Amino acid sequence: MNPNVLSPTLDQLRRCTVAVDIGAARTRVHLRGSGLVVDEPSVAAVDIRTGALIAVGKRAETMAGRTPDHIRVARPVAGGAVVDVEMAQRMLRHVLGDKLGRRWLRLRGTPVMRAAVCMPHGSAPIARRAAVETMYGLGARRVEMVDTLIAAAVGCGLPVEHPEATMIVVCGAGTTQVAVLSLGAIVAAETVPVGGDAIDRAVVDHLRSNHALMLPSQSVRPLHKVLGSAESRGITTTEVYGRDVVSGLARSVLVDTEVVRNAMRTPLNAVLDAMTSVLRRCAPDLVSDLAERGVILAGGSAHMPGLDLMLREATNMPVNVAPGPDTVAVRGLGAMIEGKVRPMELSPLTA
Ligand SMILES: Nc1ncnc2c1ncn2[C@@H]1O[C@H](COP(=O)(O)OP(=O)(O)OP(=O)(O)O)[C@@H](O)[C@H]1O
Repeated sequence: MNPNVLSPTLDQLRRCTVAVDIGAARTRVHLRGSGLVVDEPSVAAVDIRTGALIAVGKRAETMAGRTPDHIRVARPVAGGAVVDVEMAQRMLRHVLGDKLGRRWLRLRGTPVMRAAVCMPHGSAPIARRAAVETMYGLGARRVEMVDTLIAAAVGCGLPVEHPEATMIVVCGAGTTQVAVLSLGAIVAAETVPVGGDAIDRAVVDHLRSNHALMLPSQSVRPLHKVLGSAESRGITTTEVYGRDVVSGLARSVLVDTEVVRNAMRTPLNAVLDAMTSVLRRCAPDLVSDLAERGVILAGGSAHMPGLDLMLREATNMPVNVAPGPDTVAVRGLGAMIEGKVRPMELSPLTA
């Protein structure tokens, strides 16, 4: 598959009954005629003594870090690819339950379901193979793969079929994808293995090494809020509660907000490098369109307070967060399988 083109045609996608986005953080499924039926953490908990599945999705996620030795909490997707096909199939089968209904049907033993799957831009053949295997195991007869950036642009309602350029940044949990699109195609794009998880890790690592404080995972988001909100820009210090690295006892520290913000900016440098590299590969006319129209920020990490502001300050371009940024890709893919996307007509002119 050429990573620069949407390989299946809209006709092929219209024959699909299910659109799937299996991400490192969340799995989302859109069923034709029913809409978004699954939006769950990509997590499964297994009893390693019996191999039995104990929980999937949200319930399995709450078990992480709290399980006895015989229960393993698995994340079958990492770095934009299914890394444990069998676990991904079991997880999907459970989160889907009987939602697929008659779509599971086999005709004389042959599966009839067609599935459309989002794939991160430029993903390796092995990653595509793993996605196909996962869907075959669920009973799909055919799997169409769509570049996440195209699906996300459609999901954002971007006018990709116009000759003016549009830049989209999809910041997920483990990866960030950047593209400039024009006339329905990707002009230049890049994927970097950095997402919201790396930004969270940077904050946790900063507090551990500079304040000897272990931050519980559920405290990272409230801290983002304090650091990222526009009102907090004037606040220079904030109190953070956690556990002392040495004594293990609960304690709090007063941290300099600007220093923590700088720690968050370090992983963001990779995203900024990707944005500049994509811009460098675009013609000057397209770049000047972008300076006016700005960048659309999507993916779950677009919810992070202040991320848009950080990107705006670093690029000097307007940055707008897409509505419902975390589900744009599956919504775009859903619109394609529902036949709501019109084909782009670029027919030759007659003299
Ligand atoms: N309100 C929020 N504040 C801060 N971060 C958030 C918020 N909501 C989601 N995130 C972050 O968004 C990321 C998940 O985004 P998304 O659901 O797009 O990931 P994904 O598609 O599963 O991942 P990937 O595209 O890397 O496979 C996580 O890192 C999560 O911490």
